[in-house]
This record gives sequence, structure tokens and C-alpha cells, in this order.
Amino acid sequence: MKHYDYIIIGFGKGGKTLAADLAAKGKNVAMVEQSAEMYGGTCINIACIPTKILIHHGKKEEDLKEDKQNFYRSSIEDKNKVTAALREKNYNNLADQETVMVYTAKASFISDKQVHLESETESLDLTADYFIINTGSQPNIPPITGLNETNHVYTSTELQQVSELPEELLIAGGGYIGLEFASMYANFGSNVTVIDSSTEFMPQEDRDIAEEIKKTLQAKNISFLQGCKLTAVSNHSDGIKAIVENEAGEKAEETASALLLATGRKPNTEGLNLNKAGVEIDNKGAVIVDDYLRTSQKHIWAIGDVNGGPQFTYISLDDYRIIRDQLISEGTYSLAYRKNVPYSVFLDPVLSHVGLNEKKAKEKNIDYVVASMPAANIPYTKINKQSTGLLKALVDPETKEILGCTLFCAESSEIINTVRLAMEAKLSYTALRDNIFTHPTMSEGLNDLFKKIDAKIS
Ligand SMILES: Cc1cc2nc3c(=O)[nH]c(=O)nc-3n(C[C@H](O)[C@H](O)[C@H](O)COP(=O)(O)OP(=O)(O)OC[C@H]3O[C@@H](n4cnc5c(N)ncnc54)[C@H](O)[C@@H]3O)c2cc1C
Ligand SMILES: NC(=O)c1ccc[n+]([C@@H]2O[C@H](COP(=O)([O-])OP(=O)(O)OC[C@H]3O[C@@H](n4cnc5c(N)ncnc54)[C@H](O)[C@@H]3O)[C@@H](O)[C@H]2O)c1
Repeated sequence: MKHYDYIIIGFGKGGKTLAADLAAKGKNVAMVEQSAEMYGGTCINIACIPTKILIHHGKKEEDLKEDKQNFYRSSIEDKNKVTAALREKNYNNLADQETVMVYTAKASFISDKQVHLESETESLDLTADYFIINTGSQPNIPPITGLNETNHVYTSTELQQVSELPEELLIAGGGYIGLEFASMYANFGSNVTVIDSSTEFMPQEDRDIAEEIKKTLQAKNISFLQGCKLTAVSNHSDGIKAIVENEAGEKAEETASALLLATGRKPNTEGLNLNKAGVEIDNKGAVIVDDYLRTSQKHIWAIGDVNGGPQFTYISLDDYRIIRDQLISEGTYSLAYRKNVPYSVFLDPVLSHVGLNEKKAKEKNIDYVVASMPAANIPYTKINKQSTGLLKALVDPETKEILGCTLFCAESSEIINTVRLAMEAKLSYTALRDNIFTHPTMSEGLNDLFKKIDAKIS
């Protein structure tokens, strides 16, 4: 039986980066990926990269989209071309290493030192000293009557494979995927309705930000059925019929050409036989880890979505840093040091956030001053013609440090990283107020946003 120093299960962001580092140190590594369509993991094949390619195409000028079906088809083709190239590059990055073997098979544990690999062509067992579980997450599908008998119902992965633009798209779920897809498909020319079980639109955001976003999405003709659950689906002429139930139990019918299920994602632990390895999971199926991402077995780590942390590619990468530190360096970096995790929701314009907003500051009883500014105040919006949006910043009136920032404006996914760096460095808000930014740019909006704090601080 072949023995490795490390077996990594799942070709995710953290695992593939770790595999390359371990190979550079001369370690023997087996990378096990269940699907030849998934070398490189979720991000490059079915998530961040392909969806952002489509979002980018969707934002192009209207005259290019005159034949919307044709335009959409060519956007899907472009997306497929890029992901295929990335997949190949990711495969070769590891397969070309002398001490790495890539196996295309589904892995499951036999014991805490042995895994079984199963594919259409091979069935074998491997042993290792150490294991990294990096199996990601999968769509969480709530119980919906008629799902298995109904056509034109898709997960985010499946919808990206359909090259026909749905005329009417129903989306169940008003979270990251639901809203990004709503904005994107509306830009491509679909009529979009979002069914969201949450009573509040974007409940985690401050109401002024959420209202600005909702107004912007409604201006794209996106409709919202807030506080409503999708409970049943059936075939209807060339599309689907959906039964939607509000909190009072009243039922309504919606019809559309297609339905996207964007109702959350759950850790991918089914079928791994973790009990045979003595690795514990929680009641949501996530692998239980300590601050160093060690599982209940000290020689087995879990990295990325599967450990139940925030589901972002950059968190999988930061998980990698924690494990790399233990394997290759002094092992001091841990979850305890991870603060101010930013996020960007790729709407049009993008919503980005880091740290506290007013809602969270109030919940935590934290003293703050706040300043806000319309995106239209930034001179660059006269050039990019993207004047929609609102910017907000919270500052600690005692220390003058930045507590948080929400940017709903063009290019906010770039700008937010500067704000986070200032927060991590514990700089005074005046550092951003007075920073020399190039001109004309969206970033220079930070000068004006933080200048507004002056008047709030005595
Ligand atoms: C539509 C969509 C858009 C997204 N957009 C963004 C974004 O813009 N920015 C962002 O930061 N995040 C985004 N995310 C989230 C991000 O994609 C994930 O958080 C990230 O890819 C998770 O990476 P990972 O390292 O946990 O594992 P993954 O990249 O998910 O890799 C897990 C791999 O394990 C394999 N696997 C599973 N079980 C087994 C097994 N038993 N044996 C062998 N192999 C197995 C899977 O096939 C998969 O390739 C998005 C997600 C979705 C669905
Ligand atoms: N830009 C990004 O970084 C990005 C983009 C896409 C996805 N992601 C990641 O992927 C994860 C999964 O995204 P998601 O949007 O699927 O999950 P989510 O948890 O963000 O949102 C799920 C939504 O579904 C709703 N819902 C649940 N059951 C429902 C039902 N029966 N009917 C109607 N609504 C229902 C919930 O109220 C919630 O709003 C996110 O948590 C995020 O971390 C990140």
C-alpha cells in the first residue's frame, strides 16, 4: 500500500496552496479530488471566478446586449474557456511536482491513518502520517415538494451550465448567491424575482445601506417577496410553477422559466466516514476544529468551508496560513488572531464591508461616531457614470481608530482592502482622511468620508 507524508482530500484553495509548499520542502503528498471537472476547487470552476466573469459581461453596454440570448451564450462560452484553462493550470501546478501525486477519486476514511479511494477506474487504499480535509461545501436544499419531478430548477453550479438565458428567473434565497445572481441576470435581461424567507432584506446590514441596495436592485426591475418561503414546485408549460408561503401561512403562485435555489451551503462531510477516523462533526455537519484547525485527531486538520467557518476563498487561504505555520514554521498564527474579515457582495455596484456597522456596534454596546456620504460625491463617478451608492464609516471617539466601514459603490471590493489594512495597523482615522490617493479614483472618496468624522469628534 502506498504511503505518503500528507494526504490532502479535496483540491480547494487552502489545500492546493499547502500541497505546493509541502512539495517545495520535499514532502510526499497525495492530492485526492473526486472530479476531473473540479481540479483547483470550487472557486475557479463553479464559484468566484466564473460568476464574476459573467457579472463582468452582464455589466457591458446595452448596445452589445441587443441580442440578449446570443450575448448570454457567448458570455457562458467565455466563462467556460477561462475556467477550463484555470483548471488545467491548477492540475499541472501540482501534478508537475516530483513529490505530488494527484488522484481523481472520491476519498473516505478507513481509519485515522488510512483512506479508501474509489473512482470508475480505480479502487485503492493509501496511508499517511498526516491528513488535511479540504472538501468544501455543497448547496443546502430545503425540503421543497415536487423538487425531484420538476425541470428547470437549478443550483448555482447547474445554472451556470445552461447557455439559454431564462426570460423569467425565480431565485429562492436573498443571501450572497441569490443577490449576486439576481443583479447579474437582471443585467443580462431576465425578469428576476427573489423569494427570501428572511423578514428583513439583508438583515445583517444597516437599514440605510440595505434600503439603498434594495432601491438599486428594484431599479433593475428585480422584485422581492420578503418573508416568504418557497414550499413547492411543479412543471408549468415551458418552465416552472412555484408555491410561495408567507409568515401568515398565506400561499401564492409564481411562474417562471427557471428557478435558482440559493438557500445556503453546507459542509461537505457526507461519505467521508469521519467516524472511522475518530474525527468529530457538529450538528451542521462541519468538522469540529480548534484554533489551530486541528480536528479531534491531532494529525488531521480541516481547512476551508468544511470546518464551518466563513465561506470565502480568502478564508480557506487564511486557514492554509494557520496550518502552514504549524507545519513549516513556528505555529503561532491561529484563529485567535483573525479579525476584521471583510466581504464583498458583487452587486452592481459592489457592496463591501469590514468590521462593525451601526447595528453590530449597538448590539455590542460599543461607543462610536459615524459618517456617511453618497457615492455621487466622489469625482470619479462623473467619469465611470456609476454615481449610485452610499459609503459609511464608524470610528472609536476615544482611540480615533476605525471600527468599521461599509462601501456600497463602484470598485468597493478594491477599496475595502485599504480600510482593513488601516484597521489592522490600528491607524487613526486621520490616516485615511489625509492619505495621498491618486486622482481621479474611487479610493480618494476615503479622504472625504473620513473628513466627515472630524465634525463628530470633539
Ligand atoms: C456561486 C458561488 C460564488 C462564490 N463567490 C465567491 C466570491 O466571489 N468570493 C469568495 O471569496 N468566495 C466566494 N464563494 C465561496 C467560495 O467559493 C468557497 O468559500 C471556497 O471555494 C471554498 O474553498 P475550500 O478550500 O473550502 O474548498 P473547495 O474549493 O470547495 O474544494 C473542495 C473540493 O473537494 C472535493 N471533494 C469533496 N468531497 C470529496 C471527497 N470525498 N473526495 C475527494 N474530493 C472531494 C470537491 O470536488 C472540491 O473540488 C462563492 C461560492 C459560490 C457557490
Ligand atoms: N461574494 C462572495 O464572497 C460570495 C458570493 C457567493 C457566495 N458566497 C458564499 O457562499 C455562501 C452560500 O451563499 P448562499 O447565498 O447560498 O447562502 P446565504 O446563507 O448567504 O443565503 C441563504 C438565503 O436563503 C434564504 N432561504 C433559506 N431557505 C429558504 C427558502 N425555503 N425559501 C426562501 N429563502 C430561503 C435565507 O433567508 C438566506 O437569505 C455564502 O455564505 C457566502 O459565504 C460568497
